[in-house]
Amino acid sequence: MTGGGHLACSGLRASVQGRTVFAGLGLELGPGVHALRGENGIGKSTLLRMLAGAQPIEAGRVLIDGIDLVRAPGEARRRLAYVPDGSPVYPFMTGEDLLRFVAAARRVEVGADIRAMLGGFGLDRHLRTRFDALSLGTRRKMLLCAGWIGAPPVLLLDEPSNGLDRAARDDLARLLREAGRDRMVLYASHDEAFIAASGAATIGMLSLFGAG
Ligand SMILES: Nc1ncnc2c1ncn2[C@@H]1O[C@H](COP(=O)(O)OP(=O)(O)OP(=O)(O)O)[C@@H](O)[C@H]1O
Repeated sequence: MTGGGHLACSGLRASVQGRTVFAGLGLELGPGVHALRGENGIGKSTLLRMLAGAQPIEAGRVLIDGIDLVRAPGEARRRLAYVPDGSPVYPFMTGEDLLRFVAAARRVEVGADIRAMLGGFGLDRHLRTRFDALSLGTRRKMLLCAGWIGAPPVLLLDEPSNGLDRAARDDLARLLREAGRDRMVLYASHDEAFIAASGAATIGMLSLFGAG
């Protein structure tokens, strides 16, 4: 997929068990790598889930390349990938199942670029193992590869370097830098060395409150 790489949201509100996590949150980003920072519990994961359409929007709107995530969820979500933080989303699937599933949803093949990414992460020998039998770092690598399928213009990642070995972290930092040339990458992280290596501009979560 080419073109695009724009994300905008305004007036976003999130609450958990009646307590407001954030309200009036606004953000507008174009192509490039952006790292979302802020203390534990401030709402980074919540925001990423909302921007990805993985959590209902209580108030406000999200536009993915100008497409409203609530009004046209299918079209908007085809333009984005979301890599969550570590959870075994598909325990019954193998890595190969997951890749085929995501490729079908994006109406593309699992291409040579993804096969190269799998090889770089050393995942070839894990492709036929069920997700719940994989180590956390291996699951993370598999989800990252799935996120790259079809080169969606908007990439959202939650703590992507967590649990990765040194070589994989370096590899991922390079992949993010490359993606940021023509796509919008936003990820949450506490890993300062990784943020620097990925060439990300940092965004303080607090600065977004009441910003739109
Ligand atoms: N399942 C849940 N039950 C109760 N409260 C929750 C739940 N999930 C999140 N919260 C609350 O929502 C708020 C935002 O959490 P979130 O995980 O988005 O923060 P975060 O900035 O990503 O934190 P971290 O840096 O620790 O990953 C927190 O105050 C947390 O206590």
